[in-house]
Amino acid sequence: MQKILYHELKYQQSTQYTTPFYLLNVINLDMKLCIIGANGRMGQAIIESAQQQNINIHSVVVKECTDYVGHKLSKEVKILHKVEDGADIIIDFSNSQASKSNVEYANKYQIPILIGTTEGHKKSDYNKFNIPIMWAPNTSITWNIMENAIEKISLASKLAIQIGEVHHKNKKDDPSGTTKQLDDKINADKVWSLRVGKNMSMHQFMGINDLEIARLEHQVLDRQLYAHDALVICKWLIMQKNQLFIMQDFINEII
Ligand SMILES: NC(=O)C1=CN([C@@H]2O[C@H](COP(=O)(O)OP(=O)(O)OC[C@H]3O[C@@H](n4cnc5c(N)ncnc54)[C@H](O)[C@@H]3O)[C@@H](O)[C@H]2O)C=CC1
Ligand SMILES: O=C(O)C1=N[C@H](C(=O)O)C[C@H](O)C1
Repeated sequence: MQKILYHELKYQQSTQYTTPFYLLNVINLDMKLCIIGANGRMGQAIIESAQQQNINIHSVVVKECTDYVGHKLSKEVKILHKVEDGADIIIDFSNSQASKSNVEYANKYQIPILIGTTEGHKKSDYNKFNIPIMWAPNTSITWNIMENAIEKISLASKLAIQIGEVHHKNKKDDPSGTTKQLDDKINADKVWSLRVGKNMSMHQFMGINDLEIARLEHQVLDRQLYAHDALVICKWLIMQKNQLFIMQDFINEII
């Protein structure tokens, strides 16, 4: 497959490139990725997914050490660069407090950033920056399409609404960022959450009235799903203008 340098595609002044979803999935951009929170569960999943997709891991930031140059992160990945020395995009799965300063940093060096962290921050915290930013409390493309449908269902029909989620016991926030975002949009009558096991990740919607029951559920079987889709979104984000994006912007353009 021919390699396309993303600089050839990048948003320039008045042109916005629209890239069909299938192309984003297979396109081989020369994208130099920085991963913040690389030692964490999601960070490790991103590394694995980037390797599978032949994406160049340019740099990483971990809590203990912001300059990881020269270290071996895993058997296969040796980090050779500092973030500011040429990263094309940053993906942040550390924590929300760190995200706030990470975005300042990304803005300083004019590097687009995907914020995947949840709790303790809100989208409007990132209004003032001049880089492409993706606010994505849930990077699953499937879930975001379902969220869109749930919003429409909740508006169209008079339903008593319950939303819930089940996640692994190590998850720090409760309810999940996805659930909070959804509740802000549809104002559910009941919200519940459970913490079980090591890998659970499930979101559920139920709407009921006298005539119908609507149920939608999304179960993620492996974090590779969040990692894979986050990288697809990054391929899209580096071609966008300086703006704060939400997942629905991405969905609206590619589907
Ligand atoms: N957007 C999405 O689709 C998803 C979002 N998440 C969110 O991503 C975040 C991370 O989740 P996990 O990987 O499960 O947590 P984790 O606790 O396994 O990983 C977080 C990592 O960030 C590191 N870290 C903390 N402060 C840091 C800093 N200042 N600089 C660099 N690294 C720092 C920690 O040492 C840890 O290795 C959470 O907020 C979680 O809710 C998780 C899964 C999917
Ligand atoms: O911590 C997780 O695991 C997840 N966090 C995100 C959230 O809080 O919504 C996304 C997904 O639920 C997995």
